[in-house]
Amino acid sequence: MRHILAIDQGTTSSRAILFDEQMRVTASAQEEFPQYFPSSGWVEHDPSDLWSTTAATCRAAVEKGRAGGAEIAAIGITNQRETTLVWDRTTGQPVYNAIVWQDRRTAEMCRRLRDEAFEDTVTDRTGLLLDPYFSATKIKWILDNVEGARARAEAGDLIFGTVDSWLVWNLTGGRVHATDATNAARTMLYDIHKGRWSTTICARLGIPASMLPEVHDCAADFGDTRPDLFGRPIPILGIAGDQQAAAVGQACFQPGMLKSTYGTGCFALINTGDVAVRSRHRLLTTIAYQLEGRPTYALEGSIFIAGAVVQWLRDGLKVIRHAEETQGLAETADPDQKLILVPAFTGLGAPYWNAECRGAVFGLTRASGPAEFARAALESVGFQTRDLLDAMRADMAQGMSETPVASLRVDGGMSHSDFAMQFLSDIIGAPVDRPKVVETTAMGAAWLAGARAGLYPDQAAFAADWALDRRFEAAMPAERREARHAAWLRAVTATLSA
Ligand SMILES: Nc1ncnc2c1ncn2[C@@H]1O[C@H](COP(=O)(O)OP(=O)(O)O)[C@@H](O)[C@H]1O
Ligand SMILES: O=P(O)(O)OC[C@H](O)CO
Repeated sequence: MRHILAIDQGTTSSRAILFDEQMRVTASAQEEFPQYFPSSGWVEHDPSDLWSTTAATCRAAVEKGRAGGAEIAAIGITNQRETTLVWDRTTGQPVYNAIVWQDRRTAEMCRRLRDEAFEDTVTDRTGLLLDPYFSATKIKWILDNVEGARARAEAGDLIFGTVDSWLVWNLTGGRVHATDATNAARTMLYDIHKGRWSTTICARLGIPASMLPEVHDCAADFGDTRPDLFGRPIPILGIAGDQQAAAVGQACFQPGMLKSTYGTGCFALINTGDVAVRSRHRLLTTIAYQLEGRPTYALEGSIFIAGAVVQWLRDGLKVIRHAEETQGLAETADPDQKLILVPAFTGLGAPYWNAECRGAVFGLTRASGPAEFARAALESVGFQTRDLLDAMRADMAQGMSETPVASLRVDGGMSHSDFAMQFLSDIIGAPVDRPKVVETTAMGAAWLAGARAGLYPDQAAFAADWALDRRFEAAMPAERREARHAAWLRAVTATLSA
């Protein structure tokens, strides 16, 4: 039986998942790897960990699959985005650790570039904000700070890649230096309108064009794996950044379709079709996917703390031992208490983009306990999503004629929480749809590769197969919804000014 191997290289772990011809998961493997925090606000990964955990989990999944008669027809890759690697074109040796998307070391560099009125140029071309989150200033930091790196880069000896490129390079034995349009769109170097690297931004940051990978569609030929890795060469036929892969896995193929992934953080994407809507509310414009040379655009809102607030209840406050316990606690919380938790543990992401503010709790009484904290934690994720959707609705109204579809597709670990999903529906005032398969990220990567391999159905048939597990309907009266949201906004304002 022909299978597709999906690689999901995430921020804290690498996973390999096998999908059969019916797109059912038949085998999987997962490995965590160390996080390095060399200085305050710095986050690094060892490039060899990213590769070795990917190779090991792929081998494990392939072996499990082969025991059941699976033959791997193709590989699809999805990955943590923006994380930046620079390595030697000849030896394959990285010159520095991978600088992770969460890393803030280039905040000052970004501030100077903003002071020089460079942000408009960046937003015009890339759809992004001038923020350390994206790859460009991380590459510049490496060239400026690693001894000899700039000279080697200018001589054409060093190359850059996001994690997908690093994996393709290693999978193909150093033969292919490529990426896909969704990953390119997160570098802050890629002109998402013209579909090519921006010479203006590269020149301003001193990044030689020779460092940059070739950019392909999401379903394309990215080369064959080294024969020794899996016993025979396997074609790599799909790549997408993880949040974009989730949008694909959720079959958000029509303008106005919207998904939100609740893992450690939360990333919401709304399909805007062939219109690259420029946000007036500090959302990002990005490429949702690119097929047959045609980009489909999206607006994206990124929240840094979603499931992480539940981890904090467990590891910081130690009021729960397992994430699922938040459900029972929240259900027993005192309805008269109005605890609001603003989980700005590392500042606030979209639409506020404030890196300096820190978290706050409002409405404490002597009776506030674990149940009220659990409820406030789960609700904080709904409130933050509401802010994103309000920004999206306003941008969509200005930028395009189609009205957004009035439901939100959810996935990721925290979407298992019925309480959080019901509150989400209540506070956004729209239905929340949880699919049967919440492995949407890997599924998206598998579909891209499998469709290209001729194994999986086309876009329309794949979309028709999307199956609902549960729909959460908004039950909160509108007046109460708006009062609660207004209280949240007051709490955010106080947090931002504290
Ligand atoms: N039943 C649950 N209730 C609330 N939060 C949950 C539940 N299950 C998982 N989570 C949260 O979801 C997150 C894990 O989701 P996952 O999609 O695996 O994240 P990531 O890919 O970012 O590691 C954790 O932060 C965890 O606290
Ligand atoms: O690795 P994840 O799932 O936390 O996703 C990270 C995002 O791609 C960052 O933009």
